[in-house]
Amino acid sequence: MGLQKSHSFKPKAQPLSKPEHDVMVTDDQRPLGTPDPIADQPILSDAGYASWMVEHPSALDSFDQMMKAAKGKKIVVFLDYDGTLSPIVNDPDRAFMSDEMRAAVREVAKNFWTAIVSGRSLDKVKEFVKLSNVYYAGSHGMDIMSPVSPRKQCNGKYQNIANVENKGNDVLFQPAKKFLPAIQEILSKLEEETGKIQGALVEDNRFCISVHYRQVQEKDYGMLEEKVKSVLQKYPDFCLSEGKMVLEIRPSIEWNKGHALEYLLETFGFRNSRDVLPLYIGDDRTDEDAFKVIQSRGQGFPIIVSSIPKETKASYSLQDPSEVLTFLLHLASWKKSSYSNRSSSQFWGIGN
Ligand SMILES: O=P(O)(O)OC[C@H]1O[C@H](O[C@H]2O[C@H](CO)[C@@H](O)[C@H](O)[C@H]2O)[C@H](O)[C@@H](O)[C@@H]1O
Repeated sequence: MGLQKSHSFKPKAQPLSKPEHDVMVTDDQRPLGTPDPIADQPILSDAGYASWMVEHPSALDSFDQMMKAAKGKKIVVFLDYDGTLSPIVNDPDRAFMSDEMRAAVREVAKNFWTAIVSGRSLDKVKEFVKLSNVYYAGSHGMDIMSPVSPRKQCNGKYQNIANVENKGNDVLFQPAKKFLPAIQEILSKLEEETGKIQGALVEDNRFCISVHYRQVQEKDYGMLEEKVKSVLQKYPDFCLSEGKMVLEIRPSIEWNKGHALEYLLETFGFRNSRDVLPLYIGDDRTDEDAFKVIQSRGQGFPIIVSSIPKETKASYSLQDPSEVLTFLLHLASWKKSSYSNRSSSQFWGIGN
């Protein structure tokens, strides 16, 4: 499926600086403003794409094989939002999810533990997704809402009471709470500093901040980056990273989408379970942290959404949100059919 489509390798948008080399580099090697293999830019030729697809086969083509491996195990579903459940659009406030996608996620969540893990603020991602049967982790995992109490940990790892709060029936886990005043300060400085750059947009993601340059003229990219860096100079406890045409500012704490995945697995009661298969679908650099966790667990399905080759820890790929939709529909109906097979085999006395 993925291999049969033709690919033009045209960049969807200009990166902060133009690529100089047609090579893959890792995140760790890449300073800000140099070619970005995780952002939306092409890095390899058609032949390179074909070999990348061998390494990261289509999750649609591999579906049967994946479900075979999942037999007798519990799949837990983690979904990124932008670029995964909704297409990338110019205006971040209009990155809506289709009703079809919402229905598919709802169906999946009826059958599997399901969490949405996003760089957006918790409130914003909830507003977009509008589902009550899923868990949410906003601010790249730094703002987690669970409708039930997190499980008690003997080692107290996630039970730092300062970070856990009850809000009605929901439990919030917010490991970066102490940074909120500084984040508000940085936010207003960034708005002030970048206000005159046409197209620049500062987005308040509660525990992190996004400075968008998708609609900034290329000649102004450098200036924008300088301004952001100069604001951050006064805040050594914060770091800067790059996503899809966006600069992201967040507290330098050891907490990312990978930690959020582990936290949620624990909340669901699966911390060290060998029977659980986390399935994570995401398209951006911050999703790589979750892919790494799945790789290190040695079990699960890390799936990258990309129509171009990228350096990634994912094992499978889907080209775009429309393929994500198809995959989720397959997953929901696979579960239903496995239920009905089980109940009919139980009825006929041939199952276990
Ligand atoms: O973790 P995610 O849910 O994928 O969030 C990552 C960032 O997504 C959003 O920005 C991206 O999508 C926008 C809408 O399509 C697009 O305009 C922008 O260029 C992309 O970078 C969101 O606005 C950011 O705050 C998130 O950090």
